[in-house]
Amino acid sequence: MKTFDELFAELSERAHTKPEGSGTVAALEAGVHAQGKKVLEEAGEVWIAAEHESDERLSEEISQLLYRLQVLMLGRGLTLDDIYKYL
Ligand SMILES: N=c1c2ncn([C@@H]3O[C@H](COP(=O)(O)OP(=O)(O)OP(=O)(O)O)[C@@H](O)[C@H]3O)c2ncn1[C@@H]1O[C@H](COP(=O)(O)O)[C@@H](O)[C@H]1O
Repeated sequence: MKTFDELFAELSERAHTKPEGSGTVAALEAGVHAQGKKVLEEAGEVWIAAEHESDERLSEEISQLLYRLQVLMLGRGLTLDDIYKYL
C-alpha cells in the first residue's frame, strides 16, 4: 500500500533512472498525447465502474486513473506542488 505522494516519488525515480521493464518508463517515452489518451481511457473506466461495478473494481480503476494522471504530470514536468497549490 502507498500514498499518492509515495507513488509520485516512485514514478519520479523511475523517470530518472529508467530501469529496464518499467511500464512507467515506456509510458513516459510514448509522449504526452499517449499519456493523455490513457487518462481519458481510465476516466471512462472509472465512470463505468461507478455505475455498474463493485466498490473493489471502482477502487482499482480509481487507482489506475491516479497512476495515469501522475504519468501525465511527469510527462509534462509538473510536480506535486504545482497541483497542490490549487487544492
Ligand atoms: N500503480 C500503478 C499502475 N496503475 C496502472 N498501471 C498500468 O496500467 C495498466 C492498466 O491500465 P490499461 O488500461 O493501460 O491496461 P489494461 O490492460 O486495459 O487494464 P485494465 O484497465 O483492463 O485493468 C496496468 O496493467 C499497468 O500496466 C500501473 N503501473 C504501475 N503502477 C505502479 O507504478 C510503480 C512503477 O511501476 P513500473 O514503472 O511498471 O515499474 C509501481 O509501484 C506500480 O505498482
